Amino acid sequence: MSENSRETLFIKICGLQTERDVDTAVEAGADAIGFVFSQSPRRVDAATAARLSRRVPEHVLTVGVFREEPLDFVRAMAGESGLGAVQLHGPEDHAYYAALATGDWTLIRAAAFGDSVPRVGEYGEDMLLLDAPVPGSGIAWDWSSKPLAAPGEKWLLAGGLTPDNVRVAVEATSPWGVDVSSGVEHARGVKDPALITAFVKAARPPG
Ligand SMILES: O=C(O)c1ccccc1NCC(=O)[C@H](O)[C@H](O)COP(=O)(O)O
Repeated sequence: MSENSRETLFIKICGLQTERDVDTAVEAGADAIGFVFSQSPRRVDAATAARLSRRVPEHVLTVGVFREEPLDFVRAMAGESGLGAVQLHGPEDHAYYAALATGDWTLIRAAAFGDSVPRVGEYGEDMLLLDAPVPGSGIAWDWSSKPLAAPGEKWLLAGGLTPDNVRVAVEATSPWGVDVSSGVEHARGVKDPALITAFVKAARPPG
């Protein structure tokens, strides 16, 4: 099995803000949870993310989500919150990525699908997240273009996923993992535990 191989789909639940939602995601079987540190109804501060991270078992990756933030802010939030990964959503350049590719955390590059097929590692990242043009909007995009990413690479499908469409999306695109935020909320920025559980079950049906 290659380093990127997994027997099961990797699942990230993003935009968590409460103990209840973190516990629900972990109990449901999420592999990663995300905390948003940039402008968003889901924004958290370092103290909140640190408090929530302490509840998370070691096998679950804690991810800080950033869009166009100063490098020092990203480093500070990652350090103070004890994050395992940093996910970048802006138009950051190679130098910005290089400054964060220190090995202290997993580096995730979010990109909207465009004319060319992105490759993991182009910017020194460890993982790619293929998302809608507006992150966290809950708007799905056209996954039917093929290929979305090179086979066998560590990439997450994101953007408008829900418990109702995630299985179809996974079967259509064969991603390494999936990421969701709006699709597990009953109001913008307000997570719904039942939807979190339903999403994980639908993405990775038991048995
Ligand atoms: O969630 C946000 O509001 C957000 C703000 C700024 C940068 C990124 C943001 N979210 C990124 C995510 O990881 C989302 O989970 C991903 O874009 C999918 O979102 P959704 O379509 O809502 O499931």
